[in-house]
Amino acid sequence: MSSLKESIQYLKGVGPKKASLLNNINIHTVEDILYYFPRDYEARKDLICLNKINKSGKYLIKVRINSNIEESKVRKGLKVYKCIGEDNTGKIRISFFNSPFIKNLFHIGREVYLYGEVKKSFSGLQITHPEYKFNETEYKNHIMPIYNLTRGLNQNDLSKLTYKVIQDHITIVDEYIPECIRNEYRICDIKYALKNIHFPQSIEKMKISKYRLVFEELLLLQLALFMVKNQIANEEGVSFKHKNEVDDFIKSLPFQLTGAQRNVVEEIKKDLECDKPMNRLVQGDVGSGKTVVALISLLEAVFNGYQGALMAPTEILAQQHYEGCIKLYEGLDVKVELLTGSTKAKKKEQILNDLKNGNVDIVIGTHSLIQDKVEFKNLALVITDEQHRFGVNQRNVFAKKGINPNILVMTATPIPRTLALILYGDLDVSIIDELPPGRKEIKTYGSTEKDKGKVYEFIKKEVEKGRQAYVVAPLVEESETLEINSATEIYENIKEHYFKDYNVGLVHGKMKNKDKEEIMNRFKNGEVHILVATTVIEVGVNVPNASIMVIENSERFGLAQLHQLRGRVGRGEYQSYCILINNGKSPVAKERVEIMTKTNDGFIIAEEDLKIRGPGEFFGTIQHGIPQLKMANLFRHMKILKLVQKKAEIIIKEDPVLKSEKYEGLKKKIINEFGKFIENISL
Ligand SMILES: Nc1ncnc2c1ncn2[C@@H]1O[C@H](COP(=O)(O)OP(=O)(O)OP(=O)(O)O)[C@@H](O)[C@H]1O
Repeated sequence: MSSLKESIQYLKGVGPKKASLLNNINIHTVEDILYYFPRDYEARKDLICLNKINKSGKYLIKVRINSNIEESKVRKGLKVYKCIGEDNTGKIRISFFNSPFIKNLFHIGREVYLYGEVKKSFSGLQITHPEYKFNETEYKNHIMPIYNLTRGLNQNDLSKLTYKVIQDHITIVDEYIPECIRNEYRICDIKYALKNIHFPQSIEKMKISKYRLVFEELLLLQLALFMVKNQIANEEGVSFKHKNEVDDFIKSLPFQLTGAQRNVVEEIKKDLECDKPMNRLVQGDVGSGKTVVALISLLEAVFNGYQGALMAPTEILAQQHYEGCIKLYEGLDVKVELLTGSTKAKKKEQILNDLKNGNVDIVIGTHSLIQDKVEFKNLALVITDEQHRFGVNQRNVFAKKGINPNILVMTATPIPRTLALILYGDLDVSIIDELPPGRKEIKTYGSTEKDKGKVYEFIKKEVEKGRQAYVVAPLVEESETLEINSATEIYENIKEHYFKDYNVGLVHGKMKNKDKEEIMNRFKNGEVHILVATTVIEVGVNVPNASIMVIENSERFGLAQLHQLRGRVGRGEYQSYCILINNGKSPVAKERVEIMTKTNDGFIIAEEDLKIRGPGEFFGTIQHGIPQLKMANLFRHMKILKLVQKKAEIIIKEDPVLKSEKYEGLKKKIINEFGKFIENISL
């Protein structure tokens, strides 16, 4: 009896060499082949007679071989095998590269179906390295799958193998979506879906199959996430008692909390009082005041006798949080330390000791906090800032340093609820949807290279009024070095030609931490008037006196990123401006500028970003720790995702661990597909 887990190596016609090629594209078992879906399809024309081919193009032909194979060596490593084929209307030259086995297959008189690019020239017809088949039934399908390949493997090989696997193994694929769900959502059964996703007899049938496979994949993922959430909810955690000292701290702040901040603080307080570990995501637009919410939460831990940790994505931000923390906690008996990659060895050792023996209450840092060496006495609250830079797994490594610690994740990247449920399905979500009072709308303008002189004049005027400006260098995704070069160029150019009488600073990712810190401090205290920066300043940097942001080559940034960058201004009482120097000609670049000039609302921008980028990477889902999806696309299939989420919620409410018989198949499949992922994200 064959099994879906059978290794492909033992399938007829595979062998170790082809198996290792297939392994390169993550195909190891029969099941993997069935679930290795085509990336596209090619609709094939009907069989054509040779004399009907009037111009070059892709054709399906049927010919008789009428010459022996002629082998010739073109150069080292390249041999060509040629022969002639004919039908009743004409002749065609056929050639293959590096395919010695052709000699055994193409004998004189044998009929063969060929599919490929036919060249028509004055010397006649020529087909090069075509697909070939000897059996007409294999060409019954005119819609042929196109798979992603790896070097050494061709479409012909893979589609042949898939065809054979479907023929031989489809009967042993068990249905795992219960009939009631299939009926409710009019979903076809799995055998039909697998057959027709690879070799559809019509576009309609392919669509029916695709719908099923998308639905299924999203359902499995959403159920997995809900199950994890339930599991966390059932774990024992540390429960805090709310302390009046925390209220006193809130009263001592230099500002009143906004209503939204108060609500979130209240939600967190409730979570912390409960004996289940908190697992909450706070989503707040740029500048909405998330940091203070983190600082309040950390105090709840400290006043209950526990330790807390706050992890930031960049050193600049960790440093800023540390400074803010020291300032706001002034007068409190709370020991805070900063631990980053560049903390000096001796200091580091001391902090590590103090964390272990409990002499430090709160540690703020970067990735260094998740290193093995860092041990805590009684870590009970972990706050990670900007979750999207970390991913679920890293968060969990960190979380494991405490006894089921409470987890708070902060993100400034607003995402629609549907996506939040998938990306953070294991978290509760709080939203800070109100900005501190007195903030003025950031006025945003699009500009071009040729008007840059005017833009710099405008900066000058603002600086003369006492404000400061950021000039962001173009993003160069492929190379940090190129990015730094262009930042340095801009820095030198504007320093020399436009702002001789002002202090211009430069900050980028490869600078020594000490230098970075120094320049940021000089910018914060107003000594540096204009700061040229790479995207290191993208997240979190808070200098309320800065009122202008110029983004060079804004077409290279995504909308969400532009919004983040723009959020570095408008953080104080002053009217702020953002100028996007757009040198891109594409309509998308123009559209982005238009959206940015129209709205300051991060939620609207996030939605627009989704629309523009469509299936593109709004966020890398891999970064989030979400397993890569084979068929579904979280953006393109938003409608199906909504349906699935409703259903998944109902299922989990009715049967939290899917123990009823009807869900047996689903559960098995979830463990099979997402077992590793579930293990990783369970705390
Ligand atoms: N309720 C409030 N009233 C007035 N100012 C506030 C309030 N809450 C926070 N602030 C101030 O607003 C500024 C932005 O706050 P914070 O840095 O916490 O924003 P954020 O949400 O972390 O933004 P980002 O995601 O851009 O980093 C800070 O200067 C902070 O002191």
